[in-house]
Amino acid sequence: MKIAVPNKGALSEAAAQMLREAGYRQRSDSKELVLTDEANHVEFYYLRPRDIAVYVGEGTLDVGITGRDMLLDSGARAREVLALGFGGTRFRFAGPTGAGHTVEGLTGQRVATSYPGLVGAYLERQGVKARLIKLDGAVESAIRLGVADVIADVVETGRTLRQAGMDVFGEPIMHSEAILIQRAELPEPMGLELLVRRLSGVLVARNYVMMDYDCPAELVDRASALTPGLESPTVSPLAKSGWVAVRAMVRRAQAQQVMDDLWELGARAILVTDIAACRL
Ligand SMILES: Nc1ncnc2c1ncn2[C@@H]1O[C@H](COP(=O)(O)OP(=O)(O)OP(=O)(O)O)[C@@H](O)[C@H]1O
Ligand SMILES: O=P(O)(O)OC[C@H]1O[C@H](OP(=O)(O)OP(=O)(O)O)[C@H](O)[C@@H]1O
Ligand SMILES: [Mg+2]
Repeated sequence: MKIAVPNKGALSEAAAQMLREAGYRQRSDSKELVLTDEANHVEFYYLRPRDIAVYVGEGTLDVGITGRDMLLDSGARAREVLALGFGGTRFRFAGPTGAGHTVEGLTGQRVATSYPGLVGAYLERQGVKARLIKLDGAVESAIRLGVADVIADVVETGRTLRQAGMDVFGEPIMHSEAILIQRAELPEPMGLELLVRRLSGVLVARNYVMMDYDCPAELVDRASALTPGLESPTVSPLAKSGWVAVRAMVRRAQAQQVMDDLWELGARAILVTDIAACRL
């Protein structure tokens, strides 16, 4: 299987890290263009994230990692297989602070963007006829330099917009994150199922922790309701009579609250450990 991976930019390091955690070899030199992982029978091709949808859409490469916004912008015949949980951004309109722009009011205005496919399709759905000014990057400067009235761009923290004296307006055009893509109509390439299972394992290991605790046997139903696990918690007897040990997976983001609630209920020896890897 041939897998395309962003070679630089916002998604590159996190994509390589996720593949490493999934057990694949990754390049150590950022100038390497191709890397063969013989043990796993895959080849990694390091490409610009914007081009990855094109290669996968044309069927030259089997699967790839890119941004959802870039896939939509490209119009390539590729589809999303799995959301990868990193590289999260919103795609937004923005204009000078206080200028009072609205999306409906964009007819006849100039909109600078590096994502004309994405923005054009959105404006058409809204019935707004604006003029798109296609730029390669640094679109925040387009208004000050007089080539556009508003911009439409990727927003992560919002720092770039604030520094440029701009505010977002309208609803987000889309929510993006890094995704795994494959060609739209082709049958699943050999090995894709394994790749998806491995990447899903990384996502679970990142998003869940293992929680262990002891609790009086008569409270086990109420405690289990707080920690239902994915299917059901493991309950084992303890040497101390009348007590049981419970083990369940818990969402990492909720772990502190769940521990507080278990403690209030009467559970003790509540331990949280990381999950290094898993197949569910
Ligand atoms: N802080 C961020 N800034 C820009 N894009 C981000 C950020 N975080 C995640 N992304 C995502 O990364 C992708 C853009 O990647 P990248 O910035 O590497 O491409 P590019 O803008 O074409 O390249 P470059 O910035 O090197 O010219 C998009 O899918 C975007 O949603
Ligand atoms: O909301 P923020 O956290 O500030 O991040 C968003 C900014 O980062 C990206 O620029 P990038 O560094 O990719 O440069 P580019 O505009 O040349 O693509 C994007 O185009 C925004 O300008
Ligand atoms: Mg960029």
